[in-house]
Amino acid sequence: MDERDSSESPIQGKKSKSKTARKPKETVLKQKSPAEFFAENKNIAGFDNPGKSLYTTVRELVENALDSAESISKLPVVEVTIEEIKKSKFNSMIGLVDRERVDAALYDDYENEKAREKRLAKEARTQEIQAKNATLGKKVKETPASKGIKGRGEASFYRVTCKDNGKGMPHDDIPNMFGRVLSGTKYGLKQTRGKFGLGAKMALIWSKMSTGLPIEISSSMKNQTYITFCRLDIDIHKNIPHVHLHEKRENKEFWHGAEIQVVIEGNWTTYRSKILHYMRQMAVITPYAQFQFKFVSDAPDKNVTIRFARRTDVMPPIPLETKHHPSSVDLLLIKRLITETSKQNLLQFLQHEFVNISKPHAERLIGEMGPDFSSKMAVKSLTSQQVVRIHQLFRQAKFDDPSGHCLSPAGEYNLRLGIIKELNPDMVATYSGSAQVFEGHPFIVEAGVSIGGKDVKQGLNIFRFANRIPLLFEQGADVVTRTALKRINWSNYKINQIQDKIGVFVSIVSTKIPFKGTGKEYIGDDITEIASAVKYAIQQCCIQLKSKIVKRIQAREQQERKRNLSRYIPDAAGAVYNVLKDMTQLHASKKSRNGNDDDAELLRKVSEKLITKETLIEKLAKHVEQVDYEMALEYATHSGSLTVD
Ligand SMILES: Nc1ncnc2c1ncn2[C@@H]1O[C@H](COP(=O)(O)OP(=O)(O)OP(=O)(O)O)[C@@H](O)[C@H]1O
Repeated sequence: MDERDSSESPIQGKKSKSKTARKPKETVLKQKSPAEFFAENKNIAGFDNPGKSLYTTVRELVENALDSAESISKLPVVEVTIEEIKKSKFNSMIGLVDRERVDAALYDDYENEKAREKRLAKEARTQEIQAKNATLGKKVKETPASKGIKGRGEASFYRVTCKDNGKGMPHDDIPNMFGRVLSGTKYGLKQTRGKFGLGAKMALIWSKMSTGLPIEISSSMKNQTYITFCRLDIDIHKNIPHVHLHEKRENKEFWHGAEIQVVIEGNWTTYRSKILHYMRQMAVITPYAQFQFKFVSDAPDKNVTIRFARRTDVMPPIPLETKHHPSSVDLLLIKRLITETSKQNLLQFLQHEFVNISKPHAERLIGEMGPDFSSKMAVKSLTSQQVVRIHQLFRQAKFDDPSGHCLSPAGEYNLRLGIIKELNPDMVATYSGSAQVFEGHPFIVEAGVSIGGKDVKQGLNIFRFANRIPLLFEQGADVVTRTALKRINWSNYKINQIQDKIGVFVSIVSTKIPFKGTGKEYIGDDITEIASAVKYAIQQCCIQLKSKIVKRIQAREQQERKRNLSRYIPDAAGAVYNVLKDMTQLHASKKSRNGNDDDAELLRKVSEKLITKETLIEKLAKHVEQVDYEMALEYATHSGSLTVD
């Protein structure tokens, strides 16, 4: 027995005798549905606060739209609209009558007379100082717009709509796709933006939590004569869809794709720039898509319409579904594969349910498993112990690495196009690595490094992409940021990490992106294979840049030399001419004595003004020009911009 239990403290003693003594509550075993869990922990899915929730909702819908169009090899056309809904409009939407405040002091933003006077006086003082500074020609510091009265402020509501030209969804599947947490079509081993079967449901859960309004889905598949319209909401406790309306409507134009609409609480003011950055970076990594982004409100000056035009029709190949690599499977997965396989015997199972196991290889593996195993044994009859044996062998045996054929990287061409379009840099280098592997999953790292450009700050500007999704949050902990900051010695490549405007773009694709958390915000720095592939890819770009930079420095130095030489030509020519003139006079007196001189011809020309200071200037200038030309020729030949037969 714990000693503390037996010796009751005086305070405890007193307490236990008091009337208000609390009985320890009995522990009650409870269960939670996945929907309830995510509703209570929405931050882990990127729904931390209203602003971030608006951002994540846009993100989830856009990524689903792209996945959908790409799955049918259709060049994506995605339209996103965020419509601001004023409180009174929102109230009328839900049938709530607007009501004026009666008891003002009840509210969080209530300000008594004294506090109001104080605030107004402070604001007046600030304005006065600013006006004074302005008249004195001093730089006026931008002060944030008056915050006015303290308070949590009113909630802002937004209708988010995302329309695509993708595959659409089967009529009967829609309720589960949007109303059951952890249901999706992207659980297979394939490079997709979506993975968890969570995003769209989180948008719905957030709308349920903040506005109580359902989600609306219109969708049609190719050649379908009807459009499914579905309005639904989610039963959080049971994690099942609660369908309000599910009907088929006419589809005269044979439209295919999906249009999703949710009304949520959000904060456009604080997340405007993040949302626009996201759209811009998505356009960089998806230059074959056409995006239209609209923000619509009652205040026309706040409205935004941006079109990101398609810049290429070259679409990366569709990622392919692949099979598991033997070194990446665990016991549970092997058991599931056994349950699901259509193969009869162990040999067929090993050969067909995994990558990199050929028939002879499978036979050798079975031989290694021991006398209890045979090629012909029924795979479904394997005992638990036998499955463990297979697992142990898979962990220890050597297998070829999985190939990267199933992956679909953006491609150097697209990456370069995106960087040039986005930053308009002075220099850019790109690199596409070959497929590598971590924990049995293939991955490819592509990188781009740029110098200079518009809207680029001095130092490192990092752009990260995973399975072609821009990652905007948790930058500090990400493998790309850490590598660029800590493991690249920029000065080795003649790049100044502090002063140069450096753009670092890294795109990683894999059948499994090891995101930290379900929010898909960043990739940790703890996977050695990924960290070293990222470093290598950045270094390869830097090596390319270095030779460009060195050549540029040489060209600049040569220009400088030419400028210096040219600057001294008049002085040098003057000095030489004066010497020659003096020599002419000396020559005249010497000639009278010995009448013979090697320089006679030159001096004669000087005395007869056939050579003047101007002649010398002209000759020297020509010489500098000639030297410069030869050097330029040599530079161009070496840098490859001129070929000499
Ligand atoms: N615009 C769309 N077009 C076609 N199918 C869609 C669309 N949006 C959602 N879906 C379907 O609904 C499923 C669930 O989507 P949801 O966003 O919840 O999860 P996910 O995309 O599979 O994974 P993640 O949570 O990682 O985003 C998807 O797997 C997809 O099959």
